[in-house]
Amino acid sequence: MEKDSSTSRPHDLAPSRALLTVEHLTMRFGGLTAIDDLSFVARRREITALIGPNGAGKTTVFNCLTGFYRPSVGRLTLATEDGPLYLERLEDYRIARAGVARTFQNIRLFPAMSVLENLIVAQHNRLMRASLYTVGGLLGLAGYRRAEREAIEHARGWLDRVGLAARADDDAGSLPYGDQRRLEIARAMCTRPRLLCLDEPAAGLNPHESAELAGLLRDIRDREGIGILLIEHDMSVVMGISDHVIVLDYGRKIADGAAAAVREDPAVIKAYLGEAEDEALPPEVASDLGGKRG
Ligand SMILES: Nc1ncnc2c1ncn2[C@@H]1O[C@H](COP(=O)(O)OP(=O)(O)OP(=O)(O)O)[C@@H](O)[C@H]1O
Repeated sequence: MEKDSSTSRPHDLAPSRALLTVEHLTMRFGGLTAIDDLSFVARRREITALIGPNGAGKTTVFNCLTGFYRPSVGRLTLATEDGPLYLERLEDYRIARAGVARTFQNIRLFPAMSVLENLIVAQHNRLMRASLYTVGGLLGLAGYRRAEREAIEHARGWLDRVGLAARADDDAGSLPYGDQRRLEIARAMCTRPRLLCLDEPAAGLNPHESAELAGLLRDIRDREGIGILLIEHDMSVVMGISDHVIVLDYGRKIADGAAAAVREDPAVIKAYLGEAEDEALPPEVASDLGGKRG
């Protein structure tokens, strides 16, 4: 079996098996059904995109997966080496510990901490365990010192991979916007996730930065053996890197399949343009497919 480049979490599940299985997910807010009976599967070593017009329910799916919302109905199963975990039953911190990491639409770094410190803080859980919940840390036990060294090495490794090694000691808040977006992804990866949920990582990036981001996500998929769930409005990114695309409209799934097929699906075109079309989208429309409802 191929070895993962990340040494810390044994990814010994078959690549083709489901990593995340969402079944009949429904989320209601009072009278509004934001997600309506949604089922899909995300696999390891694949990028699964969740797309749809504004308000379709994409972020609500992430909020259910990460324990921020408790679903009204549905089962969210994460496959692990120790058996399935049912995320809808777990508190958010347990979900994070189980290996579900997330980035947000708006950047949420610690701006006054250094770039490197942001990545070390992300490994807080491991360090706390190694410190025997501070006693070992205070006593400077060898196990804790080793864990601390490993955390710094791991952080530096990720800074290299996202091209920020030279900025390690700068305040995170002083980085240009595109660098902060990449730092957020590095921070999520420092938690050693098995499922990485990215909410609009290309928002606000210029075309060059978006292309760089696409390369980074492909690299993570291919080298880390994890699954990526991607919410993204930039269709050049989605269509360029997704193995699998799920389209939501008003909380319901309207398409699920390979990027090329989904792009030409009349129901998808209708959802974005507000009218039935039998033809594939012209490129200039497709490139803006993630925009507002027509
Ligand atoms: N906490 C909440 N209370 C009430 N309604 C909510 C809540 N969270 C989301 N909604 C509603 O659920 C629907 C789906 O919202 P969501 O943010 O998931 O959509 P989205 O597809 O992520 O949109 P966008 O692309 O604009 O980010 C919207 O109508 C939104 O107003």
